[in-house]
Amino acid sequence: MRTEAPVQVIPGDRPAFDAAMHDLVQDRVAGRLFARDHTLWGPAAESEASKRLAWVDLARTSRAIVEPIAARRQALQADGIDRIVLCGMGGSSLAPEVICADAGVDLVVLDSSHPDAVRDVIDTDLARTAVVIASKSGGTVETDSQRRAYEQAFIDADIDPATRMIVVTDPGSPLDEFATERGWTVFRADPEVGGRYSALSAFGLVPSGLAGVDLEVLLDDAAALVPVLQDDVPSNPGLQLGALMAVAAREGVDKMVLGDTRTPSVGFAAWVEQLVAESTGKDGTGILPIDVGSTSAPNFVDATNDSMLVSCGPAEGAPDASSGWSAHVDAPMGAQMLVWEVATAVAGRLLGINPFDQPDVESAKDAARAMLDGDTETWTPDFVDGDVQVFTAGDWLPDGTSTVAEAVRALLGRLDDEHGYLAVQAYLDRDRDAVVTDLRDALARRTSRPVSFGWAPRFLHSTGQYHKGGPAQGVYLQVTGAQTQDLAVPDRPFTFGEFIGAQAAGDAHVLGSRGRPVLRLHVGKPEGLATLREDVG
Ligand SMILES: O=P(O)(O)OC[C@H]1O[C@H](O)[C@H](O)[C@@H](O)[C@@H]1O
Repeated sequence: MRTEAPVQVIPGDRPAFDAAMHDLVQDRVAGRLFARDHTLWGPAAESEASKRLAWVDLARTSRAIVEPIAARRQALQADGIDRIVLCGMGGSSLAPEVICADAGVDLVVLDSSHPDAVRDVIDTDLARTAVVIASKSGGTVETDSQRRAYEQAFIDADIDPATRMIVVTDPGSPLDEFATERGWTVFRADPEVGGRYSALSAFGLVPSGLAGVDLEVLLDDAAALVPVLQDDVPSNPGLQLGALMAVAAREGVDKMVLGDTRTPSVGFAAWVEQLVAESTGKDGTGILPIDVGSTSAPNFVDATNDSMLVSCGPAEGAPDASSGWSAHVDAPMGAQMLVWEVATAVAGRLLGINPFDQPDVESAKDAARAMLDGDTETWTPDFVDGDVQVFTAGDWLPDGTSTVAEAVRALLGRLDDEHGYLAVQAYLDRDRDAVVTDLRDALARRTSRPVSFGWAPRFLHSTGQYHKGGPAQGVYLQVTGAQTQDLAVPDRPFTFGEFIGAQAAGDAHVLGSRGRPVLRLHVGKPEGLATLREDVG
């Protein structure tokens, strides 16, 4: 499939695709997007869009922060500080994680509220660590809790937090005020860039640059593609990818299976997942991106009829797709991110939705807060099987179910054969409990349906929007527990363990109240995850 173009598309319905492309070119959508025309998504989205379009110029405007970031990196290195940890959720951490992985640069990302995961990162090499606290709103509870734990750890180790804590946030946010008062370094981001479109803003650049990525190259690669992306012609790769996604979704091909041709994968699909799922998964419509790892994984090699296949990375290893809906995307990282952002904004226009809000993310946060405040009924297990407590949300578990295997079979029995998907949601420690990722492939084989896998709470800021706001086609398998020791959140009335428990219960509560079946398997000890694999897969 190799060509010099960054995107190659194969539409399953050529006439419908051509008609959409014709309309996009005729309506001058590309030129208007780069001129920041906030009317492109209809009257209901105008107000939001009017303050969300500065990302189209970041390849140029972000140059101003390259030098200050380099200066800060030099100062840290002079003090022997060479380990960079990034605390942030969703749009505030996914981009730097993939930028650094792609560049082969070490960056430790902490986007968890699991007590063991938080403790492990904080307890490692504190003496040579600097911490980036990234939050656009400055109010995300996970990030605030991580900030508190890290600040306390520095104080306990007689290290002045002001020498180690670096903040990225919007000007005037509560985090900006807090950090400025304490004399911490603060990088203020452009408030007219939304979280998931912020890869080339301070949110993407500060952690990546401090860790050692060459930011000029990243921005140069993106800038080189701008003239192509703003051109109103049928060969525009951003218009093509956007039209492909939206027309496929309109025809019921609304899962986008993403395979990486790089070995090892650099995690690019996790970034795409957030961008596409939060931007399009709302009002009962949308595109569900499913990160399957490689192009030889189940769901990619044996795609369902409602799946579009997208391979990312070098063409070697990309499958030869000659039928169905598919695409191959290959460009340097900065350019590839910009192509996807343009494509997502274009798909939003074609689907008739606002690609800049995430209305259903908040519902899960509210429910988690209510759990922590004790305002919601406690979630009691339906039954216990050995070391596993089994909970359900939604009224779907057959009477008399008494084993994990039976409950899983009943959940999978709810899967629609034509459009259903299963989301595995792991509220676990991403490093220690990596074995649980095997469940995705095993369940994809077992069900022959699209299966997504998400680490919590990361996915709550990503595909979580689609799960609650997209079409009601999903069934949900939560895996929780497996903690060795809880950890206090300094000066807060809850622990990390209580917080992540409330997040699982809160999200399940919202899903269940919308008639979407949830099965929660609460595993007593980390060792229990291995046996779970036998019952589930
Ligand atoms: O950067 P923050 O304000 O902390 O937000 C972090 C993330 O959380 C929110 O819940 C949104 O769903 C995401 O789009 C956002 O990227």
